[in-house]
Amino acid sequence: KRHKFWETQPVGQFKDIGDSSLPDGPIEPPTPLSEVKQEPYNLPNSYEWTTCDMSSEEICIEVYNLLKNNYVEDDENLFRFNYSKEFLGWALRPPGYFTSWHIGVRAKASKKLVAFISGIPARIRVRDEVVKMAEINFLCVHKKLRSKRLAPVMIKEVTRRVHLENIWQAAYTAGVVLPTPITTCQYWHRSLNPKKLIDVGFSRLGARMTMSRTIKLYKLPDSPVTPGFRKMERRDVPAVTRLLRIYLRQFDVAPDFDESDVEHWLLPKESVVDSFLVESPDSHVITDFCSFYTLPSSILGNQTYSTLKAAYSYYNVSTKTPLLQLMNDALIVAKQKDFDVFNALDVMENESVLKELKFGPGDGQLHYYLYNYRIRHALKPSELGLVLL
Ligand SMILES: COc1cccc(CC(=N)NC(=O)c2cccnc2OC2CCNCC2)c1
Repeated sequence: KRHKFWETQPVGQFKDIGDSSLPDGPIEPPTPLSEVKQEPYNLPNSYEWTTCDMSSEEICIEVYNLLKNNYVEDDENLFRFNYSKEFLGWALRPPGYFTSWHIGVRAKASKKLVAFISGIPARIRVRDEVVKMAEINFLCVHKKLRSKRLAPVMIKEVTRRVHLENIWQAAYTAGVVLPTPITTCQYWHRSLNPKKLIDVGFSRLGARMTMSRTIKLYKLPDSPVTPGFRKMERRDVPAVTRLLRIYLRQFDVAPDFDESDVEHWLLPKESVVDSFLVESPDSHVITDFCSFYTLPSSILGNQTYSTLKAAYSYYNVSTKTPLLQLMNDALIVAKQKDFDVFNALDVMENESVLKELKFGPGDGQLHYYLYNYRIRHALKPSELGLVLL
C-alpha cells in the first residue's frame, strides 16, 4: 500500500522489516536548533494556524465540539468518541506541557476551528533507555475537509514545534496500519449494562441466550470484595509511584513516571480518571493498584440513548491481590459508577484475565507507533506497558 507521506518520515519502513543491519534506536540524529524551520508550514490558502490555549474555557469548548462532531468512530460508524472538556483539559496539560503543541487550524473567513492535533511531553523508557518524547494525540480534521491532505501538514507542524523544544522522538496510536507498528493490540469489552449495549447495537444477544440470562451472566456484586480496597488519595502518591515504577520495569516500552506524573495522571478526578488501591488492613502497606479513565462515546442515530458511558482500563498493578480479583473489583466499582462497558487492550498482563472476567474481543485493533526510533523486533502486546488516552 502506498504511504506517500509516511515514506518520507523517519519511521520504520515496511521495506526495512527484517534488515538487522539497521540498529535499534533513533533513525535520524537531532538537528541543531538553529537549523529547525523557524516559521510554520504553509496551509492551504483559506486556512490559518492557531494555538489552542486549553486553560481557556472558550477554547476548550471549541476543541471539545470539533472532536465531538468529527473525531474517531468505530468501524460500523455507530459510535464516536466524545471526550469531555474536563478530560481534554487534563489530557493536554500534564507537568511540563507546552501550549505551542496544542495546534488548531481555523478557516480564515469564519474563524471556525476545523482541525486539531496535540502533543504532550513524556518520558518513555524503551528497553533500558529513557527517551524524552512527545505523545501525539487527538489528530482531527473536520469531516468536510477530509482528503485535502491537511493531516500531513499538521503532523509536520507539530513535529516542527516538538523539535523546537529539542525533542526528537514521539509515540502515537492509530486504528489504521501505518509504517510501522511497534505492536498491534486487540481491544476487549466487558459488558456492565448488557441490555443497553444490545439495544444500541454495541453487543449482540448470544446464540441460545435470552436477555434475562444475559443480564444474569454479567451481574456483579454490589461492592468490591478485596479487604482494604479504597480510592487513591494524594497522600498515596509516593507509595503508588514506587509500586508502579517497579511494576512497569518488566515491560519493553513503558512510561518513566515520577511522583509529579503520578499525581497528575493517577489521582482520581471526577468523570475523568478513577484509581483505587489495596492497603493491607494491618500493615497499612499498599500492595495493589488499579485505574480506569472515562471516555464516553456518542451513540449515532439511536432514538433512546445518546451516550455510551465507557471506562477504559489504565494502569493496574497486582503484587498481593490476584490480578483477576483486582480487575473484578475495578469492574464492580465501574458498574457502581453507572458505566455501561469496561474496555481494555491486551497490553501488560491483561490478556491473562480478560476471558475469565467475561470480556469479549472487540472488532478492531489499536496499533502503537514510535517516531524516529527503530525497534527492529516488534513487541508482543504483553511486552508493552504504555496506555495512551
Ligand atoms: C465505543 O465507541 C467507539 C468510538 C470510536 C471508536 C471505537 C473503536 C476504537 N477505536 N476503540 C479503541 O481505539 C480502543 C479500544 C479499547 C481501548 N482503548 C481504545 O482506544 C483508546 C486509546 C487510543 N485512543 C482512543 C482511546 C469505539
